[in-house]
Amino acid sequence: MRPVRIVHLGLGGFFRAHQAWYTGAVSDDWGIAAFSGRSSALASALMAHGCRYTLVVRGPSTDEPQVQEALVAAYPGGDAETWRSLVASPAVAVITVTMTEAAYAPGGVVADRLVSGLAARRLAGSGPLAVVPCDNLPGNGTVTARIVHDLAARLDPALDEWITDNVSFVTTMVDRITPSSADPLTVITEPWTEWVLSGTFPAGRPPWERAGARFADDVVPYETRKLLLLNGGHSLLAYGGSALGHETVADAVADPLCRAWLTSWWDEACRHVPLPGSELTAYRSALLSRFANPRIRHTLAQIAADGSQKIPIRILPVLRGERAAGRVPAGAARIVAAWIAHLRGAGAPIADAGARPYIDRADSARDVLALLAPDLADDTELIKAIETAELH
Ligand SMILES: NC(=O)c1ccc[n+]([C@@H]2O[C@H](COP(=O)([O-])OP(=O)(O)OC[C@H]3O[C@@H](n4cnc5c(N)ncnc54)[C@H](O)[C@@H]3O)[C@@H](O)[C@H]2O)c1
Ligand SMILES: O=P(O)(O)OC[C@@H](O)[C@@H](O)[C@H](O)[C@H](O)CO
Repeated sequence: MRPVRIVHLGLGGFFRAHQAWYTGAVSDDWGIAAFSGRSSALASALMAHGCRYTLVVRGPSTDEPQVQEALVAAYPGGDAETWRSLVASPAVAVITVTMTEAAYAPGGVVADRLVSGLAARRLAGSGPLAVVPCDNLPGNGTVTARIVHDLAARLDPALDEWITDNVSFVTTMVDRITPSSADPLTVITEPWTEWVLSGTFPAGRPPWERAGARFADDVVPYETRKLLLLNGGHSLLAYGGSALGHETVADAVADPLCRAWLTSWWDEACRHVPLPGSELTAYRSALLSRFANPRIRHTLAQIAADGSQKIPIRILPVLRGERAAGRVPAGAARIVAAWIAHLRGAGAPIADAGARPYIDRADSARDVLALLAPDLADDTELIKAIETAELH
């Protein structure tokens, strides 16, 4: 069996389609032990099958099933003792994380788990390692470093210093559309996959580049392209498309009205992505095909979750950039308007622990904007664009 050299937090479908796939594709020497969030059922089901599962790579007309072998152990997230002992193991060189954007809030579960594991590693004298967050957050390495240092400094300044000297926080852009699956032993994903990483690995890493991962000095252009065009486009469809009665991303992009909304959003968003126009044109065209894949059932309800965490990341940079340039961005304003309609009850159900203060203000676009982006609260032109955005 592969030795455990990577521990992972967040045993969702995406980790099994992405980081575990890259690892399994490039080496037999790197095994992964992964921890679920709260549920123990997924970890038990995987352990009962030797952690083997099938990744179904689903193209527009064919499926390619691939049995995955990089995962060697799965534990419930509540198993804190095993978590600490694995992070403390000298064989472990990398911690990866996919726990959703919301889990990186200060005082949230990501900081808590990482600090408890790193404290155990320090006590064991097991030396340096890399932490590699793989969630859709801009500057995810920097954000993770900040929340970990904040918590460690409060608990134990000596631990904080040890983390400074021993832990590398790697920033990543991750991409592979992976809908959630009810079957613990099957993960369905698309053929497209991308992983761009920036940072150091003081205790080594698998040669992920052999499977196409790229190591770059600066992840920002790739991350901006992906968060605005793909994830921003997803959020547009999740709120605007679900209110029109569509259930999946493929249903929504088959609707000419939703496609026109996407075009308008992408035209605005592209002005804020620091990459050549030709690259963005190619990316948009690939994205449209990926969204249209009729055999990937990616529900708009799944994407609509946690809007209060996602809208600031995916939409606000374009709203701000366009207003600073003196333009009124109709595409971006429509996404905010569609989200407000969702908060009022339209389309996909609300699944968002941070939604309450927005729901309380949802009668007024001005009040929602004041909470979302206080710097734009008095922008009457923008407020009017949100209030008058056409949503059907
Ligand atoms: N699914 C995709 O297409 C995709 C693509 C790129 C990036 N991502 C990133 O990966 C993340 C996970 O995606 P997924 O599809 O695997 O989702 P998922 O819901 O299948 O898995 C998320 C995992 O994190 C755990 N978790 C979430 N919030 C938690 C909390 N507050 N406390 C404890 N555990 C918690 C869950 O229990 C689960 O194990 C996304 O939020 C996103 O940031 C996903
Ligand atoms: O996974 P989330 O919740 O951050 O967002 C939902 C989708 O937009 C997202 O999962 C995309 O499918 C993914 O980022 C594609 O790589």
